[in-house]
Amino acid sequence: MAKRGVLIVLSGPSGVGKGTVRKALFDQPGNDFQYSISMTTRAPREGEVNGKDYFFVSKEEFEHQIQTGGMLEYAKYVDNYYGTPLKWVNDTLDSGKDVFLEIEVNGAMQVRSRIADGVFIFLTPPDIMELKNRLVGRGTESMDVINERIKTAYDEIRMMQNYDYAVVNDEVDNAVERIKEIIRTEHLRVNRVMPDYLEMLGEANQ
Ligand SMILES: Nc1nc2c(ncn2[C@@H]2O[C@H](COP(=O)(O)OP(=O)(O)O)[C@@H](O)[C@H]2O)c(=O)[nH]1
Ligand SMILES: Nc1ncnc2c1ncn2[C@@H]1O[C@H](COP(=O)(O)OP(=O)(O)O)[C@@H](O)[C@H]1O
Repeated sequence: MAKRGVLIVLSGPSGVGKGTVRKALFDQPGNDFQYSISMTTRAPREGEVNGKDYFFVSKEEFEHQIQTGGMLEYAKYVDNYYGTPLKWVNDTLDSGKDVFLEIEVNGAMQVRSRIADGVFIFLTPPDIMELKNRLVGRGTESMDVINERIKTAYDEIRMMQNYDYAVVNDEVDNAVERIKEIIRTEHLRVNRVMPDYLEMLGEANQ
């Protein structure tokens, strides 16, 4: 049977640096992950492009997708819907490519119940003040929204124990290296490259 890709799920509180780390990871030479573009009812931020950063849709369209089974998972996060289109993820995994999801914790746990052999990684800040500084520094949300997101962050960090790995985002380069190492290890653990690995070790010649 053709080998199926590995699903990698990255979560963490808003402002911890998920997008920054993911972009740096994708910029690395030789990476072969496919990024799943989420659907959301949130308004685009300046510079965000429909179909690249998110599929920006109305609440009605999102609810239609939910009702017709179009979402792998979805969650309401601070007044907006966010979700992962199911078909693209399945097709891409079936084609043997690894899929990378960057989603909040409730959605990640829904994915876990449907795709148990995914790799679940939680990106966490060095401390809460630093998290707040990053959100303020990014300058894309009002102070009210930032405070809501910080409140949500405590609940999210409590969910960290349901993940396979926790990675502290102190420096972007460090976090990228840690995530790359996790993915390398997981590729071996889930057996998908075991025949290649054994061959590399010389088993074929025994
Ligand atoms: N469950 C779920 N969460 C998502 C999805 N896409 C994005 N999110 C999460 O929704 C939260 C808010 O995203 P966003 O408004 O873009 O803010 P940002 O992550 O702080 O830049 C973040 O925790 C995202 O990781 C998705 O498809 N499903
Ligand atoms: N390791 C880091 N050290 C300092 N600042 C960071 C780090 N990682 C991300 N940032 C900054 O923090 C802000 C939030 O990062 P972002 O990637 O948008 O977070 P998220 O996608 O988790 O909401 C951005 O301004 C980004 O440049």
